[in-house]
Amino acid sequence: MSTYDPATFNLQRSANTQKRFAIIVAGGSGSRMRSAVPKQFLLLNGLPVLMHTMQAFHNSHPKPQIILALPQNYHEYWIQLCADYKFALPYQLVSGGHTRFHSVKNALELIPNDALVAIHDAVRPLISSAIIEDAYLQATKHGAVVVAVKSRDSIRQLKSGETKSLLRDEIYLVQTPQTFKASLLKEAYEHPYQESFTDDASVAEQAGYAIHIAEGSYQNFKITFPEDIAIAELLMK
Ligand SMILES: Nc1ccn([C@@H]2O[C@H](COP(=O)(O)OP(=O)(O)OP(=O)(O)O)[C@@H](O)[C@H]2O)c(=O)n1
Ligand SMILES: C[C@](O)(CO)[C@H](O)COP(=O)(O)O
Repeated sequence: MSTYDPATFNLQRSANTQKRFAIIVAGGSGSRMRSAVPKQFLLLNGLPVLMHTMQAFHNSHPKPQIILALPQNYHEYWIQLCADYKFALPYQLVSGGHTRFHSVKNALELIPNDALVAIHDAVRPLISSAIIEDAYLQATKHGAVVVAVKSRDSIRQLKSGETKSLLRDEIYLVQTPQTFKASLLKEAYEHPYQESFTDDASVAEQAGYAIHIAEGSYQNFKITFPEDIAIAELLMK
């Protein structure tokens, strides 16, 4: 039996009425995949990886407005791919940037301050609606949220030639979506680019914001290396 909790109800109502955006970052070249076209276009069970990812966000409730960041020189290729696969869900297209940071920054220009925004790697196609929806909900409450999983292995740090075991319960492996109040993220992205930025949370953290962790999933892995396509296909069965 579920009980009525007014605080949760109000939070959920506020999260559901706030305008939602999803930035799908697909501006990379996929150098580690070493494929003929960037990995976001490779076929996964007969459909390009990027289409699976966009469909996952389109299927979540309430549907976010999708902004896709894609290298300028692949816009025509992508539009042809959409025609070939009869892929017709609504989205806005922007140019990818030199780094992931610059791709996100381009897309943020289309987002109003009073929205919620999720940033998601195009190459994490196994994301579930439940995780997407929970991330938006948590962002309403905490402002800056990353989904992450705990390490399944023991953790050891190598520093100055010596190794030391770390408490694995204190270590999280960060995934996407990374979801924010848009005003917070847009402000963070006004700060200058640093090479140490690997994700949106590191940009927000550098700007002084606390980052909340929400439960991710081991299936929500990033397609990075050649063997990852076969693994993703197995997990989708
Ligand atoms: N200039 C860039 C670089 C990366 N990304 C996106 O950020 C996500 C995570 O990056 P990663 O897996 O590193 O993708 P690539 O940069 O494409 O791969 P690699 O590092 O192997 O070249 C991907 O969806 C990628 O398309 C982006 O939007 N713009
Ligand atoms: C954003 C990210 O996917 C979170 O795990 C990750 O930081 C991207 O890193 P990469 O160096 O681009 O693979």
